[in-house]
Amino acid sequence: MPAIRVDDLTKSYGQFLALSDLSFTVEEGEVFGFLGPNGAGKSTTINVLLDFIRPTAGSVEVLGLDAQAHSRTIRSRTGVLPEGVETYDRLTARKHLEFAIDSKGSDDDPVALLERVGLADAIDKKAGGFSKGMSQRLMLAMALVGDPDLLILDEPSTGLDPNGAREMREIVREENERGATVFFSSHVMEQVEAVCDRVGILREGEMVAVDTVAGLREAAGSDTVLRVTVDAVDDDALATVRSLPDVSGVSLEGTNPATLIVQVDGSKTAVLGALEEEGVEVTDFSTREASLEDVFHAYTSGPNGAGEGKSEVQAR
Ligand SMILES: Nc1ncnc2c1ncn2[C@@H]1O[C@H](COP(=O)(O)OP(=O)(O)OP(=O)(O)O)[C@@H](O)[C@H]1O
Repeated sequence: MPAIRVDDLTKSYGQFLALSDLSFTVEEGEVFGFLGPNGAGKSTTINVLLDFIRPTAGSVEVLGLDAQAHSRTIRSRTGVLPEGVETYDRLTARKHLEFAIDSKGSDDDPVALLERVGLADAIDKKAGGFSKGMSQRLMLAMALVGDPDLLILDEPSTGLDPNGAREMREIVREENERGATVFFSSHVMEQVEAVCDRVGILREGEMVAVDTVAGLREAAGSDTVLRVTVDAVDDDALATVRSLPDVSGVSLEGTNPATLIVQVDGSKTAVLGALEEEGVEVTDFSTREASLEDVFHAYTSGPNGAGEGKSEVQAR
């Protein structure tokens, strides 16, 4: 039984289509990275999973239960770190934990939970004085209450410094080893690649790729990122480069001087040649191997999801 099954999920806010026929599954025991740029529809999806908003069409099952009919049971077995930290300024960290422990009917020790997230020293301090990172740690501790079967973490690294982000990933690993399924949403590839078994990439409400991190890495492996500085560039020249058979992504970085970032698997000289034929003067260029971040970028920028088709899109 999958931990999450989303089938043809569509969500409109008035005229605006936030999710369009979205389908994917997260297997039990998996750490699944849900990646997409701002506004792609990640929080909307999470809100449907938890029945905070209702879908326009489609069906969603969480822990084998219909998300709408059994939201109470699902929430009792799920730990959630929501996007945007909402702590109660006047309550101490201990009170926050006690509240979560009470709601879940668990017998967790607040001290032990705060120790896990590195916040034990602040246990009797009011959350109103917490930094963003401290609040995020507190919310994570609350999500861990009751050893949930499913952890849903929406942008969990927000406000954390690199050490905090590493500790958070360590907790994700521990929870997964305990047997929890983890659904980890982020707009930063780097955050998910270290902990996720599989990654789904969301773009404008549609899943453009679902693959293992290794699969995505393989797609990145054969590519080179070509950085070309030019005197000036117009839409026609960009379209010409984009249409070259070996080019899987093109983006423009800055305008003075204009720099093209081209993801190419094959001839780099074809790119330079095409630009010159369009009357664009190349003033400088350099190359490097593509990273996972570049692959993510290729899937989520450009007119049609430039990377589409490069990595296996989940078959249904
Ligand atoms: N209540 C709402 N009413 C109207 N539009 C909404 C509402 N909630 C979200 N949207 C729109 O739906 C789209 C998806 O939003 P969502 O918050 O799900 O994206 P996201 O991937 O979580 O983005 P972010 O990384 O910025 O949190 C956005 O364009 C957003 O403006």
